[in-house]
Amino acid sequence: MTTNQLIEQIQKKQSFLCIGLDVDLNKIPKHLLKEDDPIFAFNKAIIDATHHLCVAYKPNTAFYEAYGIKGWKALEKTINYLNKNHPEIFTIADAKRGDIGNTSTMYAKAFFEDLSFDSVTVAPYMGKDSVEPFLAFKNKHTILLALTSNAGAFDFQTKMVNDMEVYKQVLETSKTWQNSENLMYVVGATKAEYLADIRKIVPDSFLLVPGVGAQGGNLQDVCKYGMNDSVGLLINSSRGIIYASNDQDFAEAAAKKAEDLQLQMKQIIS
Ligand SMILES: O=C(O)c1cc(=O)[nH]c(=O)n1[C@@H]1O[C@H](COP(=O)(O)O)[C@@H](O)[C@H]1O
Repeated sequence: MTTNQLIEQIQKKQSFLCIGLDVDLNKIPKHLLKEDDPIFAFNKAIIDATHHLCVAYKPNTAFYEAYGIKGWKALEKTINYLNKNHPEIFTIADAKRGDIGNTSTMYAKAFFEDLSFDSVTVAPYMGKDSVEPFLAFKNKHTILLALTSNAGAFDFQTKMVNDMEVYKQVLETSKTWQNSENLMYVVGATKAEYLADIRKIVPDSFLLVPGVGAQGGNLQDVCKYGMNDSVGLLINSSRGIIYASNDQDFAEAAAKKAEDLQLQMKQIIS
């Protein structure tokens, strides 16, 4: 999907919500455990109930890899279901990859070619040659970790090196890389006050902002500092939406939580 197509969807749906599909078999409704593939059954029900309220889904691959081959199959079924039934949805493989060049090329093939995701999250720590193999894929997006939502973000990302915080160096330096127009960045919702500075460096880039909901990030603050003329934000919530209920009504309850956020987004956009 191109960035312009994503912007069109945001305008059409009046939403910039991304729903995180972080499936934990200990948290899903018990009746689904009888299904052949409980993870996919859960995702399908969530997608069917919420696709009109969001513009993106983000399965975090850890939640699938943890279940071995069955988990990976469920991830494949989920992305195929989305691509077949909802091609208008932007898909994010939250895999946080990045390695020496030839290895990154194989990661990129795994997520962009084999699984056909629109985007993948990538760690910048290994630098240019570890990220450019992802950027080489046309109409695919590399979402680089800039300033993450967790407490550990202060261990390295905000440290000063040569008079500039490391996360700002990630933003500045990555802009010089080949095909940098395919970059988006992760900024945690819990760090909303940093967004004004971040927007000075990357005014036009899309930002994936996780941390609203379970981690306590505030939607209004994120929008106040992080929104640009095309919105430029994908706000992710995972547990706060998908585990709204662990009973028969789980999909409806998730839709209600998603709708609460979408209505706030609609108000902010208009
Ligand atoms: O890359 C991410 O999506 C990510 C970056 C970050 O800084 N913080 C963060 O929480 N995430 C992911 O976003 C999701 C947040 O989930 P909830 O806290 O349940 O909404 C998880 O899949 C995290 O791994």
